[in-house]
Amino acid sequence: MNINIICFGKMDDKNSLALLLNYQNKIKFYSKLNFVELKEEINLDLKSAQVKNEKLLEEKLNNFKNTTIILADIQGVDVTSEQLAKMIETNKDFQGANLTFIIGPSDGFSDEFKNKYPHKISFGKITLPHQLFRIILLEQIFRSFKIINHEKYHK
Ligand SMILES: C[S@@+](CC[C@H](N)C(=O)[O-])C[C@H]1O[C@@H](n2cnc3c(N)ncnc32)[C@H](O)[C@@H]1O
Repeated sequence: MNINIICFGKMDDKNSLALLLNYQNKIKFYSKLNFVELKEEINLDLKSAQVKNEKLLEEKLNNFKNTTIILADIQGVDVTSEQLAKMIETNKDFQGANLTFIIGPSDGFSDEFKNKYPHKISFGKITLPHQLFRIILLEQIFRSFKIINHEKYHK
């Protein structure tokens, strides 16, 4: 299976980038991983920034066929690590299937945009910075593969 992660902005902090790359490399042992960083619009009022970011994302999504899209959304369904592992495991049984996780920009997405996507997951009701969220998501994907394969991993 392929896992796509689409997010906004470049990770410029060296230590965070090292951590991100570390998890990317670990996940590649289990799955193809395609990491896409879109240019984030920040110098506009909230509504205009959201419109631009959402348009850019939807253009990008046209290139992703045969994929289940999962939006990371604070208001989404709270998932445990085991539930996330189940989602990944269920998906990998379909030949050629892939999962696309979307992490919003710092301004988040509009409700109209979010309503287009039925699969929304939350890692709790706290607001995490989008750059930190990508590291947490990668760690949870790696943890999922450990769970799926019944491999030992620290608790
Ligand atoms: C800084 S947050 C955006 C905050 C914005 N006010 C909102 O409510 O969406 C940037 C992105 O990180 C992701 N994110 C942050 N915290 C999250 C959480 N607890 N659960 C799921 N996604 C989260 C979401 O994709 C969000 O769009």
